[in-house]
Amino acid sequence: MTVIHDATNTGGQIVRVTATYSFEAAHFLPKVPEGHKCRRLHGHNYRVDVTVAGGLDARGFVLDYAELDAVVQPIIDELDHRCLNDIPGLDNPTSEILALWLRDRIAKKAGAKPTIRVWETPRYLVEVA
Ligand SMILES: Nc1nc2c(c(=O)[nH]1)N=C([C@H](O)[C@H](O)COP(=O)(O)OP(=O)(O)OP(=O)(O)O)CN2
Ligand SMILES: [Zn+2]
Repeated sequence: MTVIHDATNTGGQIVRVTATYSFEAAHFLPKVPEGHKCRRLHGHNYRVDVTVAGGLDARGFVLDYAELDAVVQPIIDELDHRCLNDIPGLDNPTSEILALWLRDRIAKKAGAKPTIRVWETPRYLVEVA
């Protein structure tokens, strides 16, 4: 995944490309107080937005959507229909920690640090930029 970081061919404008992914997973939050409902195992339909920013390449792309999918979808597939607490690095899978985990995994694989938005429910959004 190659992204051009200078914006000379966009008149100085940084352009952002976002792809949305979804997965279903169970989790529990072991660090909330006894009696908190989120200490119990439960599930969410997660939505994840991944945003990459840059200038344009010779094709007029920040990057091809398919290049982004090739990096991100396999990572999302690791989470789908899992208990997130079982995944290394996600023993306390708050949305904040999940967003940081996703950003780190994508950065290690692709060398670019995208903005990550994790929607645990349709009303609650966590963003790491
Ligand atoms: N800052 C954060 N707060 C909370 C997180 C989090 O990751 N970061 N997570 C939770 C729980 O995972 C909880 O399941 C979130 O859902 P909830 O608050 O229950 O929202 P619902 O949409 O399920 O609300 P209902 O009214 O119960 O349908 C809590 N806080
Ligand atoms: Zn939850």
